[in-house]
Amino acid sequence: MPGEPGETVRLTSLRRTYGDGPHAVAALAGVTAGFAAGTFTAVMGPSGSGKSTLLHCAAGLDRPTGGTVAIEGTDLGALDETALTVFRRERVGFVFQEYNLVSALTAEQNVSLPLRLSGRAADPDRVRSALADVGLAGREGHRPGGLSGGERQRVAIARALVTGPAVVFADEPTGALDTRASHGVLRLLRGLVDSGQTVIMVTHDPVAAAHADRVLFLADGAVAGDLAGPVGAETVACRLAGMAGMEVPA
Ligand SMILES: Nc1ncnc2c1ncn2[C@@H]1O[C@H](COP(=O)(O)OP(=O)(O)OP(=O)(O)O)[C@@H](O)[C@H]1O
Repeated sequence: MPGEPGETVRLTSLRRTYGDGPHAVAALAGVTAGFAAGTFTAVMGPSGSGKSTLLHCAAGLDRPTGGTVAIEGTDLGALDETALTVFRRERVGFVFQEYNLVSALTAEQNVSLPLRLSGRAADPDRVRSALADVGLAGREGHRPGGLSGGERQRVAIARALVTGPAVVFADEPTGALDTRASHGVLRLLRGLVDSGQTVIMVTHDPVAAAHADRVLFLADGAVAGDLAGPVGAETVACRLAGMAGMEVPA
């Protein structure tokens, strides 16, 4: 289904099975969810609940076994590999826990990569402005090895944003950062959403989820809860503890 008005991403009956026969694992067992434009969603759930699989399928990095993903009304399943690659480059940003920067390239060169790959001129002003937007003006010539973890993640976020994507997917973007750097990255993501960007983030951290507008909980590959925010970190932690079968204080 193409999606509801005002929704940037729509997942319909999304399934992803790994392997077949008796050893098949249903990582996603039929997830239906919509993500409104300009909103920040945290996806949470126990280890193995399907969070990364959901993000990878929704971003067009992995093909679902069943169901559909629509981004801005485009059904990703209807695209062949080449068209999907082009669509992803143009309309989707992805931020990884381990940054995935090219160590031999400067910050500026890393950020210009998506533009170069899509055959567009890597306008230096545009690249510098993307770096300035994440608080890294003046660091254009630094290589990842000369930047802190938080700064590297900011470069990765600038790289995800430089094409002006419809949606940014972030898989544990603060998972490798200390508390202070995490806070900076979360405030940055929050600010992007407040300026209209749609962000969908997988996290284990209730404090990170508290920056989102909504928390979508997964368990065993299915939606197990959907809290509209702002949702406090304590509420999120209690919900997670409940899902893990731990005793939750009244
Ligand atoms: N490539 C794969 N081959 C086989 N099984 C897989 C593969 N990738 C994931 N799985 C299985 O699918 C299920 C969901 O995995 P997924 O990584 O999406 O969960 P997750 O919620 O992101 O977990 P975590 O919080 O530990 O990162 C798990 O049972 C996992 O073992």
